[in-house]
Amino acid sequence: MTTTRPNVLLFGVGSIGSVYAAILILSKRCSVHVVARSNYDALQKQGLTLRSSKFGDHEGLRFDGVYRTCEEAANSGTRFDYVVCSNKALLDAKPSLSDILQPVVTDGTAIVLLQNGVGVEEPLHEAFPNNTVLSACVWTGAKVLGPGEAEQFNREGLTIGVDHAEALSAEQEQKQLDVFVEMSRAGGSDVTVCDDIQSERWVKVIWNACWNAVTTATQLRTNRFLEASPQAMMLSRAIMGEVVDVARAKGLTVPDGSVDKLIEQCTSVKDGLPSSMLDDYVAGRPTEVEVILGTPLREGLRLGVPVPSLIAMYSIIKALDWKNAHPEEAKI
Ligand SMILES: NC(=O)C1=CN([C@@H]2O[C@H](COP(=O)(O)OP(=O)(O)OC[C@H]3O[C@@H](n4cnc5c(N)ncnc54)[C@H](OP(=O)(O)O)[C@@H]3O)[C@@H](O)[C@H]2O)C=CC1
Ligand SMILES: CC(C)(CO)C(=O)C(=O)O
Repeated sequence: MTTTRPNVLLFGVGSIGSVYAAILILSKRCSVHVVARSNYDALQKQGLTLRSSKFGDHEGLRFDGVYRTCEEAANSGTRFDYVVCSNKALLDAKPSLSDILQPVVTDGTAIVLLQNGVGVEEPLHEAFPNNTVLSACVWTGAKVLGPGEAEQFNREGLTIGVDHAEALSAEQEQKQLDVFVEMSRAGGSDVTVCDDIQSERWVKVIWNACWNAVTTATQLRTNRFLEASPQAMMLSRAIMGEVVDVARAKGLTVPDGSVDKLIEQCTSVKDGLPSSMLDDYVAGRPTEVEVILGTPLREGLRLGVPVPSLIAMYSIIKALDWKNAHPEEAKI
């Protein structure tokens, strides 16, 4: 740690980045810097506005630094104790997240992942073998209302743990985790520290692999998809079951009854749910298909676990991504 007041840099100030930037500013325990793209001007001029049932409404929250790129952040001369990834997890994006973060990850920087999906940590460990990686599951709902303005709704919870780096001592990683947890709690986040964050992430991805994929493939909310045929529930259970099998084959812990619980959590929502993957597809943005379906599928194939439903859903979502990226060639 370079100072008693850590420097935190958030990469990406969309829905989740806005919520956690606000939490960290409200904590008053750290200096908060951001790398922003489409909302750079708004954040620079007016600061951040968060509307939240849990944290209240805050207008004009100010940052210690707003930058257009990681190079610009590094050139400010600030050394960052934490670099928080609050962008979408796009494993096949070029340049890669690791390449983009190179200028701001220096000796002692801890990288914090606030992203959905699995397999996000490996490329970062490869690129930054001597840096701590803290991995988190974010349990909240958030959306962007306009440039520099976001809304947080439903509950807010952060389940976070160390994704151990071979070259580092567990003690060093734990210290960096403790400070991040303390700052987040001081800002009002409901933090749960977890010794087995990979199991947590895989349990969360059971949900996303199923509901995000079927809503995007059909462009329907979950209730409409499930009403359309009795086979829809069979497919949903098959997708979830395959993710559970792959996670267990990896030696991870998935509690018995997880699939039933996740089905019930979805079907109990009267009007059903859309998904972030569907939103991304409709907006013409690349989806998080690789971390939500690609990693479970590849791990299944590697471990000899049958994953026919994951292959089907992955290939459909990849085709939809391709369609968005090649509108001319996609015409029928
Ligand atoms: N939203 C939610 O309710 C939840 C989201 N999550 C997960 O959180 C993660 C973040 O999602 P979410 O906040 O919804 O995504 P958003 O699309 O709302 O925000 C992502 C932000 O990252 C910015 N960004 C991407 N690339 C760059 C770049 N090169 N330079 C600067 N900024 C960049 C985007 O900028 P620009 O505006 O220019 O595109 C955007 O502001 C995802 O993994 C998601 O699955 C998890 C739980 C709930
Ligand atoms: C917001 C929620 C829970 C809805 O499916 C989700 O995880 C997603 O869309 O990615």
